[in-house]
Amino acid sequence: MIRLDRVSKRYADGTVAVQELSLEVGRGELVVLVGPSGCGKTTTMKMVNRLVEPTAGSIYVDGVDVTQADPVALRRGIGYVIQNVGLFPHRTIEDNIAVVPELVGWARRQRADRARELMELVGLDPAVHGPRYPHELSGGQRQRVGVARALAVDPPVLLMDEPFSAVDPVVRSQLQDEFLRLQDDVRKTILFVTHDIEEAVRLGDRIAVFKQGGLLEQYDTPAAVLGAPATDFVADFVGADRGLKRLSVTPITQADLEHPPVVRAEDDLTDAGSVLGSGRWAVVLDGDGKLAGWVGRDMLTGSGRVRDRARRMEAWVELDDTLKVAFAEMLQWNAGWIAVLDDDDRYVGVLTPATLHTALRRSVEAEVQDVPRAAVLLETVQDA
Ligand SMILES: Nc1ncnc2c1ncn2[C@@H]1O[C@H](COP(=O)(O)OP(=O)(O)OP(=O)(O)O)[C@@H](O)[C@H]1O
Repeated sequence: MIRLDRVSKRYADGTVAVQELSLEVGRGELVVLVGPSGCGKTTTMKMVNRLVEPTAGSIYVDGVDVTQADPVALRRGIGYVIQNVGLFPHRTIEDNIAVVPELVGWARRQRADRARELMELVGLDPAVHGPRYPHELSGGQRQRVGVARALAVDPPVLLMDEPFSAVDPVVRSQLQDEFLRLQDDVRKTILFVTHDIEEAVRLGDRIAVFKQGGLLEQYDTPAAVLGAPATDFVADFVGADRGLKRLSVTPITQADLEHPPVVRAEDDLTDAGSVLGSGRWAVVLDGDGKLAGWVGRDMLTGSGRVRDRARRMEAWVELDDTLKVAFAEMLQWNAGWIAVLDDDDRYVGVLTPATLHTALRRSVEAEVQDVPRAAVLLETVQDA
C-alpha cells in the first residue's frame, strides 16, 4: 500500500536526513518508525504526503507515484495526525473534525452526522464535546479529536507523528489502548512515528528501527526485534530489558501449558481425593468443561461433593493473551499458577512462573533459529 524505493533526503544545508531507504507497508498494516531524535523519522513520513520532497528515489501510495500526484488531492486521501494536533482554536470540536469534509464539499447535514459518528468512535460525547472549543478539552481529548479529524473522509492511509507524546503516561496508555481497538475496526494502513520503543512494541504490526542519518537498521515484528536484534545499535536501543519487554508481545499458546489434576464440581469428595493422588490441589470444572474454581487436598475431607468445597477463581487468562498479562495476574493475586481458557471459555490448562519462563525462552530461541516455537528444545535443570 505504501512503498518507498531507495528514497533519500538531503536538506538544503547539506543535512542528510534519510539515506537510500526502502520500505513497504502492507494494506491494513500498522508500521511504527522508531529511533532516537533526529534519525529522520518525521522526514520519512512527510515525504509520503509531500510535505517534504525526496532528493532521490520513489514513493508509491496504492501504486501511484506520489511525486506525480497533485499534492492537495494526495493529502486529502491521507489522514495526518501530529503531536499538538493543530486544531483551529476558534472553531468548535464538531467543526474542527468536519474541516476536510467541508473542503471537499459535503453538505452541512452530512458533515455534522459524520463528526458525531467519529466523536463516538474515538470516545467523545458529541452532545458534550461537539459544541466546545479546543481549549475547553483536556490534552487527551484533543488528541482524540486529532484522530477523529484525520479519519473524517475515511482515507485508506494515516500518517501519525508522535500523536500521543504530549500527554501524561496514564492518558497515553489509555489512548494507545483505544487506538488499537479503533484500528481493529477501521484497519487503515498506518505509518506511525515515535521515539519510544515501548510504544512501538505495543502498537506496531512491524517496527522499523532507524539510526542517525536515516539508516534503517531493522524492519520486523516487535517480537523479532526484541528477540533477535539485527545489530548492536538495535540491541542498545531496545534496551537491556528487552527480554522483559518481550513478555508483552508473546502470546500464550497451548504448548506452553501445564496440566494439573482436574476434578468435576459434581464429583464425590472421596473420588476427587483419589484423582488428586499425591497432588496438593486440583482444578475444578463444571459439566461443560468450564472453570468452576480450585480445590486443595486438605479440603476434601468428610462427605459431599467437590462443589461444596471448591474455591472460586479470582482470575484467569485466555489463549492469545500475552505472557505479560498472565504474569501480571499471578502477581496481582499472589498466585502460583493461573488458569488458561480458550475462545469458548473452556479450561485448557494452567501457566506457572516456570512454564511462563520456558515459554519466553522458547519464543526467543524460535526467533533466533527461525523455527516454530513448539520445535525448540531447551535444556533444563533436570537434564543436568
Ligand atoms: N527543514 C530542515 N532543514 C534542514 N535540516 C532539517 C530540516 N528538517 C529536519 N532536518 C534535519 O534532518 C534530520 C532528521 O530530522 P527529522 O525531523 O526527520 O528527525 P526525527 O527522527 O523525526 O527526530 P525527532 O524524533 O527529534 O522528531 C535532523 O538532523 C534534522 O535536524
